[in-house]
Amino acid sequence: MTALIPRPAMELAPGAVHVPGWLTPRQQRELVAACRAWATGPVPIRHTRLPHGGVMSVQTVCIGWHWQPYKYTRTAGDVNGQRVAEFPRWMVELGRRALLEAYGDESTSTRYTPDTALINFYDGQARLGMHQDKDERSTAPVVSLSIGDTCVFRVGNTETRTKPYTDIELASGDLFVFGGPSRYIYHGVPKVYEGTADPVTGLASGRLNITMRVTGLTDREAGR
Ligand SMILES: O=C(O)CCC(=O)C(=O)O
Ligand SMILES: [Fe+2]
Repeated sequence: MTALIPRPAMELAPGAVHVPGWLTPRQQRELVAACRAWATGPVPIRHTRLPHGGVMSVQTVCIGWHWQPYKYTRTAGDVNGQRVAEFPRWMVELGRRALLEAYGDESTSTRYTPDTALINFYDGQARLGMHQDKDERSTAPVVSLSIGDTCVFRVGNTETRTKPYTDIELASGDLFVFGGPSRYIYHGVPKVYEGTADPVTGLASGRLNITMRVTGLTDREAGR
């Protein structure tokens, strides 16, 4: 888990910051344990079905709000109809510390209050195509945490899902934040390097990614 070659924190574009090795091994283990519990219910982890019949290769479970293409609801109508697990206070605090680390701005980070997280699990074959995170009504940053196998993370531009883009590697413990002018960048995961995870995280294989977001929704507006 300790990088032999140090990887410095890097701003890839204004507001898009990669902080390698941000999570401690202990935090990674705790996140794996929490995600493993959420994966079992109240809404079990599943391959999300797309409106035109496709199925995502990534498996996803949500907390706080349930995402299904292309909206957020409290209950998982496309899975088992149950209300998703609460977004825990400790994860709000983790999101704030992540934002402070990435941007160094105390007042932005103390106001940051994520209310949903998409928890993605990738086996060695799973991929995520280029997309924007744009189903949130808020423009607040997205905080992304990676655990387990290293992947290629494609950081694109805000205009098209094609070039120009930059491929970076996200390894276990890495933080990536995209906000400000980079909030609506296209991004994706074209490859997972199977078997690169250190089992000390509790994840024997595969890659776990957690993206915290601010939906900007209230129960009343969402109609439930
Ligand atoms: O797995 C990742 O690093 C990115 C996940 C992502 O882009 C998403 O869930 O919207
Ligand atoms: Fe995304």
